Amino acid sequence: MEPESGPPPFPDASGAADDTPALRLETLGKRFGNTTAVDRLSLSVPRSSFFGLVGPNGAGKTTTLSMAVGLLRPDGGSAHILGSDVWQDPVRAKELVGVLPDGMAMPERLTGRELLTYTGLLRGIDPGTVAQRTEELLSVLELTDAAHILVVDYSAGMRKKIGLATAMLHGPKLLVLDEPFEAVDPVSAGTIRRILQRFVAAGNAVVFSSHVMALVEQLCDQVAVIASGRVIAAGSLDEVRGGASLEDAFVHLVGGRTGGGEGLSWLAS
Ligand SMILES: Nc1ncnc2c1ncn2[C@@H]1O[C@H](COP(=O)(O)OP(=O)(O)OP(=O)(O)O)[C@@H](O)[C@H]1O
Repeated sequence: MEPESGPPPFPDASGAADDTPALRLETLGKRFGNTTAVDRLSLSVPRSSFFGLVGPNGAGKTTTLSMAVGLLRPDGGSAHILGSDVWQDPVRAKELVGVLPDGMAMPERLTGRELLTYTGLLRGIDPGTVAQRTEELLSVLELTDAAHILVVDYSAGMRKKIGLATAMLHGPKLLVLDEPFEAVDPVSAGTIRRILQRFVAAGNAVVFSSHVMALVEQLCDQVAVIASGRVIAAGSLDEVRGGASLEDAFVHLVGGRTGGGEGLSWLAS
């Protein structure tokens, strides 16, 4: 089945009347022992936006996204999804968001089809709708042939795709995806890109983290650069890259190091 064909699996969010951001983080903070992973971080993700979160290794992206969706309790600050407080009103907030965590733990002794069915029924969706959405997502994500295989036997890319399907099954209005394209082959990445673009075109928002600047540049209209747990630049793609490529802007913003030319002499001998 062509990804573009058939009815859109996502609800139309056009009924949303106000300009409440899809995601609003205010002074979020998290420490692990002596490490400040996230340092009073504030961020606003508009509706109908494709928002890229970039930053060096250890910058705090995963920690931020985990707190944003209620998977990790912050030491301070708040997170709101379309106005619902993630910690005060978790049931409503979690209805509105679909999450693909990094290295996510899934019930692995289920087949792909069973995992989607189980996720849908746990979400309280009626069985007929679950069955229909399950087959549609499996088809669109090119997982139908693997639907009967246990998730524990999936490749890394297949796990990303089935994780994405579980994130979308209940028809959220915001998708928060940690490294959704990592380990995904180019054909599947193209499919995922088109699905996400349709999702945003329908008035929804996507936030994703990535190290692939070209991908962020291609997909996102909004970008935030974080380093050492803080936002060091945020805004429209053009504002953040300021006439340069996003990669050059990123290296400039995070203080690019020129290491690699010296040391390791034993390796080059
Ligand atoms: N559970 C944890 N226990 C202790 N330290 C942690 C934990 N999770 C994250 N950290 C630390 O918090 C900081 C931020 O980590 P985080 O995983 O959020 O960064 P990241 O930007 O997602 O990195 P990467 O791009 O490498 O995935 C790092 O210094 C990391 O070592």
